[in-house]
Amino acid sequence: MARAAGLVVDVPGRRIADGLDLEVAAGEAVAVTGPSGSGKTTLLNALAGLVRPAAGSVAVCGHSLHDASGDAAAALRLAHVGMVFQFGELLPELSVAENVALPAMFAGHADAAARAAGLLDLVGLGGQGHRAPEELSGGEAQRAAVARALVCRPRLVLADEPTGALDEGNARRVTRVLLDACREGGAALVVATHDAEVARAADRTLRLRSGRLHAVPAGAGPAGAGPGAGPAERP
Ligand SMILES: Nc1ncnc2c1ncn2[C@@H]1O[C@H](COP(=O)(O)OP(=O)(O)OP(=O)(O)O)[C@@H](O)[C@H]1O
Repeated sequence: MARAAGLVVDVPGRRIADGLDLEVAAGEAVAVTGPSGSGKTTLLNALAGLVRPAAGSVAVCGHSLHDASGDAAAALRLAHVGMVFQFGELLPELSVAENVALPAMFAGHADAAARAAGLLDLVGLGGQGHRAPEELSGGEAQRAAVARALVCRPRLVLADEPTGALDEGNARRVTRVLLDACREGGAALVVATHDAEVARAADRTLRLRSGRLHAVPAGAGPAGAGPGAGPAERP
């Protein structure tokens, strides 16, 4: 469903991915952990086709994202990739429902408003679409952001610290909504996180270290006490 192969990603002065491989199946949730600065956000951006790799490939449902550019890249992303950020990033000028519907409107889906209403129901915000984003709590805004990420029925959802700004109760609810909604929609989910609950809820956890992803044994927690952990990866 979503596949990165031999991915090499550089930022100035540093190699973030060094021949990295990743395959995520439809409906599967993969947590990516690693210390601050290890490159999780950069990796997600590369998987979204927002950062061009020095080598290797990224594909979603067979559509190659690593070498597309401009309008073609934007159209592929809109059709196949949904993104959730740490702070929701809803547009303040639009209502919650308009925020959720917007990507589907851009993609030309005539049923954008109906899709948004259905997804707001799914994330527990039914009947609240008329509200302004500023009226929502952090947890509600994040659930609206999950709805927005899913409105084009993407094959891949990338979530960057989606619970990083939330208290424990809201974090748990957002995690559940994100994982359930992706599973239900058959989307592959890659979630970068420091949150042990998110890692536990995911189907598997991978740790970014030395430019590769290493499996973290179940129960090891996001810090990964098992293989892949070690002094070299400390911040
Ligand atoms: N455009 C850029 N130019 C220069 N350096 C960059 C750029 N993007 C990222 N970096 C560097 O790459 C490294 C990885 O950053 P990144 O944000 O991907 O890490 P992270 O694991 O997501 O961190 P955190 O957990 O704190 O969010 C950092 O050292 C960062 O300063």
